[in-house]
Amino acid sequence: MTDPLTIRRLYGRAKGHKLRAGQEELLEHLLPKVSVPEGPLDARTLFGDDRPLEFEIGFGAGEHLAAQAEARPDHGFIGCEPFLNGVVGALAKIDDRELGNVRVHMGDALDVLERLPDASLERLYLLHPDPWPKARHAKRRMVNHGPLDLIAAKLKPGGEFRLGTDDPVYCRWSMMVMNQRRDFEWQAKTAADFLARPADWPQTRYEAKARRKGHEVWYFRYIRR
Ligand SMILES: C[S@@+](CC[C@H](N)C(=O)[O-])C[C@H]1O[C@@H](n2cnc3c(N)ncnc32)[C@H](O)[C@@H]1O
Repeated sequence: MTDPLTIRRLYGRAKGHKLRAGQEELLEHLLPKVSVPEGPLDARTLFGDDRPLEFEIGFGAGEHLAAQAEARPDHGFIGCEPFLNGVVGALAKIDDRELGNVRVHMGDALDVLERLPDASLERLYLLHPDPWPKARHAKRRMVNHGPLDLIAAKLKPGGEFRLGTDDPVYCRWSMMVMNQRRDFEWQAKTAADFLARPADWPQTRYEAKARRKGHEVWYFRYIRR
């Protein structure tokens, strides 16, 4: 893990609010306890047993991560988010709800994903990824064959990849890219299947903001073949 001071320098001051004392405390005392360790990872190194694993890329302030972890205490959750204020938001939820089944990485999700064994994840969540709306930045989108190859390798056969977006360009792009893949099967049989949020898909902060603006939101569920 990049140390908190470096992270603060990189992300905290540039993009976030100044931290309150309680937040500094969470960063200093809780983060080291729940941080994803260095080196190769599996359920045992992360949680001490062979529990099923779920993974969230870019958890924002952790609303979805915490709600899923609370709903399935016997599963292990790994959440990755580079922004300090988001990490502090997730830590506050982990602390309030006494969640013992969450591990956090303050940095790039792909660095953690690479260190997991192949076919080790039950689910992977990518909710409202940064849209990179300009065509010349399309290569930076998380929905691209490079990251998707890694996601496909780490999901178990029968595991689920969930993608949510309110961005029409990202929605079309994702449909196009995912349609080129033989290793994922889209679960939507009708338009209604991806226009309504499934009951076990807690709303993220970003989604709530999109809804307030009157945006449509699309919910994609793919099963790893
Ligand atoms: C638009 S926000 C959505 C946040 C949250 N998922 C939500 O729906 O409220 C996208 C998030 O992805 C994070 N992100 C971007 N690239 C990432 C990466 N490589 N690894 C982990 N998080 C990443 C950003 O820091 C940002 O917080």
